[in-house]
Amino acid sequence: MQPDANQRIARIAAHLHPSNLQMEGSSGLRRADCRAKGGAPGFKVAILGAAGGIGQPLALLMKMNPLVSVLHLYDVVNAPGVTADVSHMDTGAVVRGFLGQPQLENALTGMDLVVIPAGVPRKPGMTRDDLFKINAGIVKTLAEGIAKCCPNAIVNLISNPVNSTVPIAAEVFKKAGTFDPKRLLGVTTLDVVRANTFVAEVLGVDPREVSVPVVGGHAGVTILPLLSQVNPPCSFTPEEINTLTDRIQNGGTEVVEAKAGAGSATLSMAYAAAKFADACLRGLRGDAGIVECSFVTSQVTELPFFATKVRLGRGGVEEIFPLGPLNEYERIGLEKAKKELAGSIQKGVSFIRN
Ligand SMILES: NC(=O)c1ccc[n+]([C@@H]2O[C@H](COP(=O)([O-])OP(=O)(O)OC[C@H]3O[C@@H](n4cnc5c(N)ncnc54)[C@H](O)[C@@H]3O)[C@@H](O)[C@H]2O)c1
Ligand SMILES: O=C(O)C[C@H](O)C(=O)O
Repeated sequence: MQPDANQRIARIAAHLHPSNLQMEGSSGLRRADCRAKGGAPGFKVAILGAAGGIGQPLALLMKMNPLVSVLHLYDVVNAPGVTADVSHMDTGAVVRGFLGQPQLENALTGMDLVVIPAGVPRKPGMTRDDLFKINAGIVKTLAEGIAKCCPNAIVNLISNPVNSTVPIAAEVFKKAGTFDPKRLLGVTTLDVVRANTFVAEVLGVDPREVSVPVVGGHAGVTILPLLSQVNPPCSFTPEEINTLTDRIQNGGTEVVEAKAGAGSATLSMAYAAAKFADACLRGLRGDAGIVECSFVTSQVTELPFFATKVRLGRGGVEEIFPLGPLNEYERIGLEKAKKELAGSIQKGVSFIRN
């Protein structure tokens, strides 16, 4: 049945409110629920840190994803503005905004997927580990909210240093008794995206036709591209291998320096995060053969966390693939990566345990 004219006018008038924020019990929440019920079936996705450099373009890309029926945008600043803006896009997902810690629980309740780009980015001269002091606490708080409000959600963790923030989230979930290693994924897709781009440049082909596995972690030497396993198979000179490996490992720093104090990669990261989130959602839907690299709880090496190719499915990480045959150059790189990773993982674990 069509709503009568008064109802329609009331609905439009309510939308004119600048924030369109969804307070608990507000007419806004009921209105959005009505639309969600009438809209296409899909998944409920929250972005934590949605007003940031990554969060905003990521919100735009997730609003465009037909698998998303409800999109929650949470931040400690400017969530109303971003929500009002993105909500005007004529795509299916219903968008709700949540501002500040008191609204975190509402932002998280009922979510299938939570993507976390909250936290401070690097400035020139900093390492990702220099962000630990601030971002560790932010990730801890957000993970506590997830454990309480949506313990079964898939979590995509972007906040740096990923090599430590993923162990932090894991420890929070363990403490809360909700840890499922299949559902916690560190996002390393940007390393793969960069590797595909830089390798394609060298080969003179379309980057969409190239697939480079990148394993290890997400910082400096822990980013280990396996150039011997590029698909389609190809070979490189030793000089090309050195140059490509160095550029892939330092792609983040290349952007930080080019931005000269204005932050780190945001647009390519939003693209990578949207690509990875879409893969997770397709896995949740039950699509077959969804394989991505991700930093997850792993037994591929002696370390408790490691990035490799993983197969995504209804439960999150359904299968973790082994490293495959490595050449001498990659074996040396692997040892360096493991040494640094061990310290970063321990630092994250100790942050919660001590
Ligand atoms: N994994 C990767 O490949 C990758 C790539 C690029 C950037 N990053 C990391 O992503 C993070 C965000 O980068 P950015 O460029 O978007 O930074 P940004 O400063 O532009 O945005 C961060 C957002 O997080 C919000 N925020 C801060 N504390 C919060 C909290 N407690 N709860 C919710 N939101 C909070 C801020 O208000 C801000 O809007 C950084 O740590 C950066 O290093 C990771
Ligand atoms: O380099 C950074 O600090 C951000 C991110 O980790 C990246 O790889 O671009």
